[in-house]
Amino acid sequence: MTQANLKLVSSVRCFEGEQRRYEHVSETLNCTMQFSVYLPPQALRKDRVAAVLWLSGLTCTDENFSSKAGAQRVAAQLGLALIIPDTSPRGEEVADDDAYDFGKGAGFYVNATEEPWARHYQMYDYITKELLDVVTDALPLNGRMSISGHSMGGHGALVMALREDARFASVSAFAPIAHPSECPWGHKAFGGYLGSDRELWREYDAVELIRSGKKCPPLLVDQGGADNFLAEQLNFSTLQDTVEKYHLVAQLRLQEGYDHSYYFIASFIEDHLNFHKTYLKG
Ligand SMILES: N[C@@H](CCC(=O)N[C@@H](CSC=O)C(=O)NCC(=O)O)C(=O)O
Repeated sequence: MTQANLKLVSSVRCFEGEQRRYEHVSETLNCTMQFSVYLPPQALRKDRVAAVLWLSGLTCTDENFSSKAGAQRVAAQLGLALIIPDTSPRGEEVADDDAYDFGKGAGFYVNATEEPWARHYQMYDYITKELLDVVTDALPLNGRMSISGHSMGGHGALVMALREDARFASVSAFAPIAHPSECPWGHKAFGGYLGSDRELWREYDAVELIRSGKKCPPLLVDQGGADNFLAEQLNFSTLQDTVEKYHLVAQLRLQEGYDHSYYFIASFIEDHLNFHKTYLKG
């Protein structure tokens, strides 16, 4: 992948840095993709900077986080780039479903094995291989990276941090789908994209990956106590128990009164970026 395939779609000044949107043809997903990037002022001065990769949740594009979380002020102060992919393959030719929690906008960060999904829904490889190569090649990054995400994206962040060895210096999540093999969203997505082989599901399930002995970088999780998905979908208490049993370096915080929305993310994103900056130094 080269910069020749990368088109700058928009760029606006933000906290002395730039909020950008790019488009490229993805070989992994067999479609044209857009992604967003925030470059802090340090990067515009040609310093190479560390980055936080952000994975969004169900129904999101690459623009929900950049327009709603209010992360740019702190990213500018800390000198961190933000890399914000889309949540699924896109385009007319891409298979879809009418539901909000399957198909476009709901790629679940897996490599689909089932038809009609397998041709385009290869989000795990797209992000961990292709997109990271593209941004490393095109942007002033220093190679140090952490990962974070929300809900479906929190699941993706945990799974990538657990599977990609030392690629990420730290990992954080807001209300992650922590144990997708055991919740309705996960049953539907994994059954559809991966089929009935539950061994394969385990490769995309944070709780199962921790139980299998995978190493985890330092971890911060925030979970809203008034989140309407908490009881049925997120398995926060299973994650708490697993993290404790396997002695991970982790803070899991229940934030009373907060729901599942971007108001919750906006309330704690500063903590998360400060947390990542600690591990991205040096
Ligand atoms: N039925 C709802 C559910 C969609 C929703 O809440 N999406 C969240 C992520 S949920 C888990 O991945 C989200 O981030 N939405 C985008 C936003 O900007 O708030 C619905 O369709 O509204």
